[in-house]
This record gives sequence, C-alpha cells and structure tokens, in this order.
Amino acid sequence: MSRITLRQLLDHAAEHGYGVPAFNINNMEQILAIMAAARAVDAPVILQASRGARSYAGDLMLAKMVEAAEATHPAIPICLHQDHGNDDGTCLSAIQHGFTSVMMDGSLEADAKTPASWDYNVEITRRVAATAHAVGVSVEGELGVLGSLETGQGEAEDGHGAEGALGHDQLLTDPDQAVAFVRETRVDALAIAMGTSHGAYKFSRRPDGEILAMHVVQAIHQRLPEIHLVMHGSSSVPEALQEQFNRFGGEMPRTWGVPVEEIQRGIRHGVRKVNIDTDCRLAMAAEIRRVAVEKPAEFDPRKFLQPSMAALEALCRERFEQFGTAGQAAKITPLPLAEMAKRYRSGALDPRIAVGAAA
Ligand SMILES: O=C(CO)COP(=O)(O)O
Ligand SMILES: O=C[C@H](O)COP(=O)(O)O
Ligand SMILES: [Zn+2]
Ligand SMILES: [Zn+2]
Repeated sequence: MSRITLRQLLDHAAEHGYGVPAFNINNMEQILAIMAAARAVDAPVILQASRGARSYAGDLMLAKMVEAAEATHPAIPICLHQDHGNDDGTCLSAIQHGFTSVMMDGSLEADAKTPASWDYNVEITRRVAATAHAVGVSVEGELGVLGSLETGQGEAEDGHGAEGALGHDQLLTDPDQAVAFVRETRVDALAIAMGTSHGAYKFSRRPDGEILAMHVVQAIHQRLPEIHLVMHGSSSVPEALQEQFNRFGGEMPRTWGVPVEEIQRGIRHGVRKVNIDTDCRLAMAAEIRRVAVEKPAEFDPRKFLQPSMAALEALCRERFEQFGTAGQAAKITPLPLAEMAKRYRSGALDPRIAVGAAA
C-alpha cells in the first residue's frame, strides 16, 4: 500500500523541513515520467488531476493508471489529489475514485470564474472538509484570488480563474483572515494568493517583491506556523525551456515564472505543496516540437513521447532535489484512510492555531 493522504505527507514534510511538488497528470506518459523521477531519487509524490484532466482521461482510466503506478512502485508514497475542485460533487466523486486529497477551491464560485464571498468560501470549504475528514481524506482550501499584481487581472483565459479586474485586497491573502479561515474550515492545507497565476505568462520581468509577494507567505506563516501553505502557479518557466520550445517553431514571447530560489524561500516559511503544471507541459511540448522538426518523416507517436517523457522526468527530478523531497520516500509509512479518519474524529488533527494568532 503506497497511497498516502496529503495531510500525512505534508506533516512529514513540515517535520523535516522540505516541500513537495504537486505535478498535474492527464495521461499515462506524464504518470510514467513523474514516477520514474520519484523512484530515481526516492521522493514521495503528489499527482494532481484537474477537472479538465478527469474529463480528458476519464475518471476510471485515471484511477486505474494511478493504481498501476502504485503497484509498479510500492516503495513510493503517492498522494492522488483533486486540483481546483469547484464544488462538493467534484470533490466527493474524486474521493469515490480513490483520491486521498481534494482541493475545495471556494475562492471562486462553482463556475470557477466569479470571485466568491467570504461566507460562500467558508461554508463550502467547511462542509467538504467535514465530509472528507469523516473518511480520512485531506482537504486543501484557498483564500484570496490568483491573479497578476502587474495587471490586476484574474486568469479566466485558461478556463479556470477569476474574470475581470481584481483589487490587491483580493490578489493578496490577508494574514488575519487566513487565521479565521483555517479555524472555521479546518482545512489541512491552505493555498494563498501572492501574485502567482497559472500558465506561462505570469510576469513580464524577473519578479521582485512588488509583483511576487513572498512577504505575504512569511506573514501568514508567522501567524499560522503549524499550517501547511500551498503555492499555486509555481512553474518557473525556465528560459532554457522557452528557448527549446521556440527553437523548433514554437511561439512563446519572453516571459518569467516563479524563480526556484523564491520557492525555496517559501519552503523555509511553511510552504509544503508547490503546484507545477506549465513547466511539465512545456518540457514535453518542446520535445514533441523538436522531433516533429528534426524528423519530418516520423509518424510513430512513441518516438515523440519517449523523448518528451525523458524531458519531464529530468524536470521532476530537478524539482524533487531542489525542494528537498528527494530521499524522503523511504522514511514514510503511509497510514490507511481509516486510521486518518479516526485521528480526525479524536481531534488529534485539528488545526493548531496559537492563541492570539489573529489580530
Ligand atoms: O497551480 C497550478 C495547478 O493548480 C499550476 O501552476 P503553473 O501553471 O504555474 O504550473
Ligand atoms: O489550473 C491548474 C492546472 O494548470 C490545470 O489546468 P487544466 O485545467 O488545463 O487541466
Ligand atoms: Zn488554471
Ligand atoms: Zn492552481
């Protein structure tokens, strides 16, 4: 049994001072590459599936591929996580398919576009957490709205993200509200807004504190030292990958992501889960482009996908090493969901909030 809950994994990460990348999966090749990297460096993994991934592959196919990964790599703890759940149905059906963790993203309404009210977010997140915890499954919540501090815009263009203009009060999670949110919802991990956004076009220059507000991470960690923080939109969009993509006919205007050193700084201040999808897409797509250009006669899909898997594997290995995840798998014995449920019932997993944490 190698399936692990997010809560157990992040508790271990906090205890040992490391972070865990959460890589998005949609197909077999991504799962194979991430698992090969994890095995090579002995890292526990978070495989996360968006709603889009679930409809792309189908729930059953996705669930069975992860089962196969588990059977192939019994020594690697695997957390299967719902990325950006938009309502109870999405989160609960994920649990039915073997997910050990769900994100209930109540920062947006169920349309995944309209910024939600405080009351809406608290109510839906609290409800999903109560149900998930009853069966031992972990819950990530989100407070604040992802979007750019440079443009003040959400990120509706990728199908999941706020529409229209957002104020800094929405784009930056308020530390006092974070305390109240965790207390009321009892989430296991908290995603915060601090200037990152999904996709390749996060920043128009190398980000400084004006547009990547790492001070918000520190302020929240100071108030909530025991709560696991999650950074979304944390692809680094490395220049080398952009060049590789463009060299073979890609059209990606120069852009900046979240520098790995900033993520490492976050990990020193309570960030335990780091969401990465764009870098994985870019690594694979650049290789597919290269093969298409260098070998125009090639028509065997495997010849495109094998090098793209190798590129993804290399990227994942690098992040496991950079975040300190490498070498941790052997130190963890996953607890069954029933044991986690018992611990939630006993109060042992209640969020630990210091008295006087809120202003
Ligand atoms: O946050 C993410 C998934 O939830 C992915 O972020 P990136 O687009 O930066 O990879
Ligand atoms: O939004 C987060 C991830 O990048 C997933 O993207 P997706 O919805 O296109 O699968
Ligand atoms: Zn998105
Ligand atoms: Zn995200």
